[in-house]
Amino acid sequence: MSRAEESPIVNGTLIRIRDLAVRIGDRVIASVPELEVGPGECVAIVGESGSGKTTTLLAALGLVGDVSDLGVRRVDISGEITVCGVDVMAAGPAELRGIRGSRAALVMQSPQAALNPTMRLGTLMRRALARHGVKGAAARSRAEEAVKAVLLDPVIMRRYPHQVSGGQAQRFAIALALALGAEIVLADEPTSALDVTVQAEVVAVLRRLRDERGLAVLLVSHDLALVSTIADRVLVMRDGAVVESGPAAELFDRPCDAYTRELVAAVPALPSREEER
Ligand SMILES: Nc1ncnc2c1ncn2[C@@H]1O[C@H](COP(=O)(O)OP(=O)(O)OP(=O)(O)O)[C@@H](O)[C@H]1O
Repeated sequence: MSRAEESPIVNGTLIRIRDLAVRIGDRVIASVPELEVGPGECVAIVGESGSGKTTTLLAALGLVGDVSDLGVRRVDISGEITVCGVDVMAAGPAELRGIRGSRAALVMQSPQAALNPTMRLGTLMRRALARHGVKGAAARSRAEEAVKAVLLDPVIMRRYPHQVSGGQAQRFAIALALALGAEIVLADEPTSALDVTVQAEVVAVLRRLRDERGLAVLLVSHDLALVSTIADRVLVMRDGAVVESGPAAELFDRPCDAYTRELVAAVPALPSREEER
């Protein structure tokens, strides 16, 4: 059952998905009738392992079909996907590169693995900005501003990835997205490799950026307690399908679907959103 029809229609929607279906052979690995993320909104996709969360996130950035080049079984994708005004299903590689990383940034579970270990964070940041045409003093001030926005000391720019903690690396990945001008962050289990206190720090940074700068977040997580502290709306997936979706508070207070009820019941005490703030 879906409460999708209750979702607000947001002007300037950053991600709009309609009737997405990702198939491998006869098997539908992700089917999403409707998903919208507007400026300053956090939408979370939750569900058990293998339910299609990551596939949905990657599909939004046009990254799902890519695996067929690697000799993996052919992945078919259908539906409508618009990200930052770009029709992802029709866009060519150059147009997709224009939104990925800059306007819509992917933040993965383990940023340290994604950061070049031979470069200081400052060099990584400068190179990324240079690729987007930002150089010199403009690059330095953008980098410093972004690093401060995620509550990191700019001195971190002199360190190598192995010299920072997991939480700092994750916040640096978010800073990189901000410096490049991201309007939306697509975060796949961004805190699952971190310990609980550090998880809270990373989520607090995302929440602050959402509240203060209108940064939108599409968050994939299996951690309902965490999701309840940041998400405005939630989609619950199981076996590749959306079983329930709706405003977070409503979905946690009065889950309609039996599977959502099970998920909610499995979290001993969902922290109240006000308490967290
Ligand atoms: N390229 C692929 N080839 C074959 N199967 C795939 C491929 N991509 C995803 N799948 C399968 O599709 C299903 C959905 O995967 P997906 O990674 O989206 O799930 P998930 O909900 O993100 O899981 P997790 O929480 O474990 O990351 C899984 O059964 C996965 O094994």
